Amino acid sequence: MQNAKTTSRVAPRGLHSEIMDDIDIAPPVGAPPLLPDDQVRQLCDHGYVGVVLPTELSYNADRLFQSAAAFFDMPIEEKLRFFPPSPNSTEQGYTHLPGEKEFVTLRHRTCQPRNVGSSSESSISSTAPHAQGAGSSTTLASHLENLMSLVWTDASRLLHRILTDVGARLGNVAPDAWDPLVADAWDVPPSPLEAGPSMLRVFRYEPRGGVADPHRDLGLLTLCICRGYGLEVWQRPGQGLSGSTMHDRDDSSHPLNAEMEARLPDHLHPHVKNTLQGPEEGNKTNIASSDGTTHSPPVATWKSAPSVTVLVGDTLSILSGRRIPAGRHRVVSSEDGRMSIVFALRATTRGTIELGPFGGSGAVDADALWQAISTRRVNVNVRKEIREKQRALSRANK
Ligand SMILES: O=C(O)CCC(=O)C(=O)O
Ligand SMILES: [Fe+2]
Repeated sequence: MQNAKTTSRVAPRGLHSEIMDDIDIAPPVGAPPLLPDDQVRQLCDHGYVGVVLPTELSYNADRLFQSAAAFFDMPIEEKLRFFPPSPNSTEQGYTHLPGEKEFVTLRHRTCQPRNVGSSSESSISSTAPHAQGAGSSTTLASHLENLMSLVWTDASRLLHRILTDVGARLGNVAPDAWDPLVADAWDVPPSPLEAGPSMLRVFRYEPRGGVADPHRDLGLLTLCICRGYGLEVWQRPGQGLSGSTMHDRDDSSHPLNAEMEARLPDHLHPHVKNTLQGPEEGNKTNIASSDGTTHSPPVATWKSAPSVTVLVGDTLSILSGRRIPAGRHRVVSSEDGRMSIVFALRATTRGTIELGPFGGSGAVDADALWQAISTRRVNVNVRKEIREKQRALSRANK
C-alpha cells in the first residue's frame, strides 16, 4: 500500500510563498473513508453493521449462490470428492451436518481440474450416480471454486477498507497498519502451504433445523451475505460502548478467563495478555461515541441481522484494547431454510504482530495470539454431540 510522503510547494492563495517553502504537506495516505460516519460508529459501538455491497461483489455473490445451490444438489460422494474435508477440521472442504446444514469452505484452492481424470478419481466418478457424468460435475465444481475465488478477492478488499475506517475512528491507526496482518488474505491461497487462517464459506441451512449457537467470530472482520432469514445479532443496550453493562456480557464464550490466562505463552506481550483477560466489551474507551444519535433498546436483545452484515471478531476487539466489542451473533432455524456466504478475514498466524500501530507497544507472536483466542472455543459448525462436549470442557475450565 502506498505510503509516500511527498512535498507540496504550492502556496494556497493568500499565503506567502516564502512561508510555504518551509512547510511539507503530505497527501493523505491510502483511500478515502468507505463507510459514512454513522455506519463506522455503529460497527465500533455494537460490533456489527449492515452494509451495501459494491456492484461487482454483489453480482459475483449472486452467481456464487446459484452455483453453490447446484453444487449442494450433487450427490454427496461428488461433493466430498471435489472438496475433500481436512481431517479433524471443518475449515477446509465440504461438510454435512445432517438435519442442520451443509457447507463448503475454502482456505486454499483445492478443486484443480487437472486432478480429475486420474485413474483413482475416474473410478470414483464412474460409480457416482450423477446423471450428467463426471465432466459436468467437474465443470460445476471448478465453476464454484472460481466464483468463490472472485468473491474472496472482492470481500477481502472491502473488509480491508472497513478496517481502515475503524482505524481512523480508533484514532491514529495508519491506513496501512492492517496490511501486514492481512498479507496472506488478499486472494484465495493457491495451496495449503500458502494458506492462512482466513476463509470463505457457503452454507445451506436446512428448513426448520439449521442453526448456529450464539458466538463471536475469532478474526478481524466477518462479512455475512444472507439469502433468507435466520442470522441474528446481539443488540447491546444503551448508546454503544459507554452504554454497555455487565449484564449483556456473554461469559460462557469469553475467549480466556483468568484461569486460562495462566496458560498463555510467556512471550505473549503484556498489553495483549491484559486485553485478553479484560472485560469482553469495552468500558475503558476514549472513543467519542455517545452523541445521542444512536437509539438502542434499553435491554440487550437479539434482532434480525441486515441482509449484508459486517461483524467485528475477537482479534480486532483485542487489538483495539477492547474499545470495540466483538459482534455476538447466532443463526436461528427458519421455515424455509437459508443460504449464506461468509468471509472471515483473520490476522495472519505468521511472524509477529507489531502493536505500536494499534496504540500498544512491542510485538506479539502471531500464532500465539491466534492460539490464545481460538483455543477452547465452541465450534458452532461441528456435530451437535461435539459442540456439547466442547461446551462442557469450556465450562469445566472456568
Ligand atoms: O450463516 C451465517 O450467516 C453465519 C454463520 C456463522 O456465524 C458462522 O459460521 O460463524
Ligand atoms: Fe459466526
